[in-house]
Amino acid sequence: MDEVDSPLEKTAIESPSINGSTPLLDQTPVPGIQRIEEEGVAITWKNLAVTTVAGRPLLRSVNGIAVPGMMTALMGASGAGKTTLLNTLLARNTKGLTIKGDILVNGQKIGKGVTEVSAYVQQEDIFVGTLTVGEHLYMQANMRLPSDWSAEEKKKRVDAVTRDMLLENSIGSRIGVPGVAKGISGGELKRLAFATEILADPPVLFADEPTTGLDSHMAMIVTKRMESLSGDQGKTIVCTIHQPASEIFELFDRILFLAGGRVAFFGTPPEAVGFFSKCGYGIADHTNPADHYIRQIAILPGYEEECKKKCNQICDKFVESALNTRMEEEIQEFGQKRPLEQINKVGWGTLFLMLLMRYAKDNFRKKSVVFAKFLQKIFMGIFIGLLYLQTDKQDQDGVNNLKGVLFYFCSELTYSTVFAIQTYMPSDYPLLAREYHDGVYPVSAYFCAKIASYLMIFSIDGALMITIAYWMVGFSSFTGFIMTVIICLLVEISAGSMGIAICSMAPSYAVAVSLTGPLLTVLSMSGGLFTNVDAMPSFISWVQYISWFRYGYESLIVTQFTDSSFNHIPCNASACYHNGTQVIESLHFSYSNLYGNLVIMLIYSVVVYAMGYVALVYRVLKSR
Ligand SMILES: Nc1ncnc2c1ncn2[C@@H]1O[C@H](COP(=O)(O)OP(=O)(O)OP(=O)(O)O)[C@@H](O)[C@H]1O
Repeated sequence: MDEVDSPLEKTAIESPSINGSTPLLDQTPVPGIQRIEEEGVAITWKNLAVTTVAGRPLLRSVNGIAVPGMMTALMGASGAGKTTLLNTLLARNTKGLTIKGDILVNGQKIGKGVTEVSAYVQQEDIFVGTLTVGEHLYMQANMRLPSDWSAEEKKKRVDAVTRDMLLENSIGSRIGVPGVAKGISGGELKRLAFATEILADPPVLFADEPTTGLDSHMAMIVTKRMESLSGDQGKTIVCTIHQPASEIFELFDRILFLAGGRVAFFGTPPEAVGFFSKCGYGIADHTNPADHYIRQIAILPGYEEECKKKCNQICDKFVESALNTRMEEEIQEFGQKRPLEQINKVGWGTLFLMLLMRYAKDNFRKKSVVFAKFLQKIFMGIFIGLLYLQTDKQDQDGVNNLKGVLFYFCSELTYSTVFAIQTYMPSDYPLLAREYHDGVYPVSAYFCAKIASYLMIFSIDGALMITIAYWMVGFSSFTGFIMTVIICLLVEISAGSMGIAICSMAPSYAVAVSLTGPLLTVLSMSGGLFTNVDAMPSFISWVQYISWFRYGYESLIVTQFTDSSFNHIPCNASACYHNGTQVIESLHFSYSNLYGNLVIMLIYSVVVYAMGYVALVYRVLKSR
């Protein structure tokens, strides 16, 4: 073990005189919060205890306070409980944990209602990368600012946050996806996350490690922006932060050090100097204060027992200190009941329209979607057209080929639709869950917008392919063409509903795809071409009734083979078709089912969408 890893080495530095530190371990009064904001929101937490199902304590009797106009940092070594504390304050990700103690927001116990008065900048920046910074902020402004604001007022607000977050030069740039599609820088992404969250001017802002992954310059810019939000705009800011540079550390108004789930220190950065000094862990000159303090309260490998003992000693000393007395007084003072203003909600229609705009732009800007859905369909239309070019309808082989063409229409529109949806939709989930829990929109607005955005693409492409292939293969009826387009559209809608429903239910892309493959095989096999619908064993023949292949194929066959061009088919063999009616009958299809099938496919899609919606709501609710 080298000396750097030894916790015992760290105790050697005792520098009580550093920066003229005050003797804080006695009960000498220390200066408290000078300015008590009339407005704004104060959060106090007292005797907070968080325990896992296995009984492991993650937070033990943690007290603290965050007030308007101040920036409070939650710090500590890895595993100290920073994220657990932040999550507990936010009432998020606490599944399976037992929480005791009081969290008061302006003196009121509001639980999950904290979302209504706060914004949360999470560690991972998630955006729709195909949008520009300006488009993203415009849509977010419409989803977060009250509906009764005029477009001009919303624009002014967007301009103000853009200025505040130094994003003016990036307004026209694509956001991008780190590591996938080039876009704005990491620092700009983080500032965009802040800009998004402060659009609605929430009184409280939580941030999880806002400087992680940024270079020191960017980290400083982001922290300075946070400082300005608290200092100039009176917001209450609480963030976790990982070993910040000295200059950043000094910017915080309050630091809460956690050690093994206990409070090791709560006070200003200069007060930390005096406190740790008094504990016997003074900081030497030219040392990064955050690094130094965190080392004192870290559990170092190989020294677990000594480190835990040392942490407990520091925590005990804090409990005895004047800093703790002051904190308890402030908790008492700011824990008094004061009014809380909720952030205004926006109407469902506006949320739907903004999400539709977002996903429609996203779909059309994804080259692979446009390529797969349009160029591929043009190609397939031409290919099928050439393969069966002007098929002879007065020929037994020609009739069989046309039966195949019609089934191919169902298959092509099914597979490409389901798999295109499954390629992209699962990646929406993290953003959906986040924005839902941030209170931006309900799942229903997302779900409907997503369906509508897909319908735009997954209808034009089918019509395109049919238009090309239909005439080339030799079908000639215009009414038949219109019917074929309508039937194929319904096949595509049914397939789309299944694709969306499976994505909504499945926890990942891999699960979605592995469910879909066999399911589509079952549905297509029972569609009427490969197996005669009347010849299926009775115990399995019900499968055809959950297959849109069956409804779609029957309708296509009936539409084409009732055309007069099939009135007489020459026949030289014993088993052959003499006319279109015989073709229909040979498949055990019926003209009387033609329109009923269309209605069934429509109802089928609505039912499958509804199942997907319920599953998605369940997953999203569970993810808080
Ligand atoms: N839901 C949970 N169930 C069981 N243990 C948990 C749960 N959440 C957190 N922990 C444990 O609690 C401890 C504190 O975790 P937490 O994420 O709060 O630490 P942290 O200080 O944020 O650390 P880091 O800086 O590494 O993120 C860790 O040992 C972690 O494994």
